[in-house]
Amino acid sequence: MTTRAAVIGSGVMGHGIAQVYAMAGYSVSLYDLKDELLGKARQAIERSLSLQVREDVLTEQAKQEALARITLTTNLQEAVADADLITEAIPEVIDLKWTLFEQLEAYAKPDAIIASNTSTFSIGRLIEKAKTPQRFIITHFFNPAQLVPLVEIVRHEKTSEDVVQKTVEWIKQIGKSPVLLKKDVPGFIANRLQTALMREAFSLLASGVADAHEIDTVMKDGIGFRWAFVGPIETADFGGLDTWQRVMDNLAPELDKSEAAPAIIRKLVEKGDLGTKTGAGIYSYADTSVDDRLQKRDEQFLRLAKQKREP
Ligand SMILES: NC(=O)c1ccc[n+]([C@@H]2O[C@H](COP(=O)([O-])OP(=O)(O)OC[C@H]3O[C@@H](n4cnc5c(N)ncnc54)[C@H](O)[C@@H]3O)[C@@H](O)[C@H]2O)c1
Repeated sequence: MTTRAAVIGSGVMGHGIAQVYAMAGYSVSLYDLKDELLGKARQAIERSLSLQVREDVLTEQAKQEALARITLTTNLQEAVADADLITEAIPEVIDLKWTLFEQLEAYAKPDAIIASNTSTFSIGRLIEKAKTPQRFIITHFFNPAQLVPLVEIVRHEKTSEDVVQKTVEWIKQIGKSPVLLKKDVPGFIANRLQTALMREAFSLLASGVADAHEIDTVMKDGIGFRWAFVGPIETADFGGLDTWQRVMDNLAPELDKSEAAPAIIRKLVEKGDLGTKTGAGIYSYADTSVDDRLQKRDEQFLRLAKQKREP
């Protein structure tokens, strides 16, 4: 029987998640507040599927079939009425999420799984007002959701075992790499690791050790190159734990320990320079087409994803 999925919110994350479900053979209802937003989401999905055809990941026929599995709607009740699983990807505002969950509990089938794509709220906070907490879980996809393999899964003690098991299975079935956390901590695992690294990167930039391009090159051509295939804990084993004990004892006292966003970021945000979305950030994007840059990024991610699938 075909799994029926509903994705609520068709923005940066929602359209990519809907694409992943459609490619896995699920029928998908993609909901948003306005037709115009859904039109943009469909265009983005079509562009991404076309890239997969060009890169020989998908046939033209599979692309058309995936597109045909996606229904766009601005009617929430219709979107979720038959859904077996519902993924919420609306803005990170707790009152919006609570209002939506109340509606989902009223409209969805009683056994439908409700999964949130939140990046910062704990599952405990999300289900504070839920009448049926046993069916709520977090499935945290990464941007671009259609290309990055990882999905972090966070459960609550009230989430039923059956929902946890089904969620892990479903994430595997759609070709993603599930990691089920044993504890609910802010930022889960990935954003904690990423924030620790970015804190140090901006500290190096602020103290004039290197400019942004050099710091990014160190990551892309050095540490990041290895990290796609060897994690930080494996790196310690491979390098020798005695060596890493010395490295960490010597370097840990030298590292940045600030507890807020770096001043460089704060100043640029005050000026309205937000990065690619305004044409300037740490780098300037005045002469660059952001769409071209994103297209290039997606091509590179797609090739890496192919490489990672090889034994
Ligand atoms: N952007 C990322 O890199 C990223 C990564 C991982 C997780 N997340 C999380 O995913 C969720 C969605 O983020 P996004 O970046 O896709 O946001 P976004 O702003 O790009 O998209 C949200 C969409 O939800 C729609 N929407 C549907 N129902 C709504 C309602 N009731 N109220 C308001 N808007 C409604 C909006 O119109 C909008 O199109 C957030 O919880 C975010 O924290 C984002």
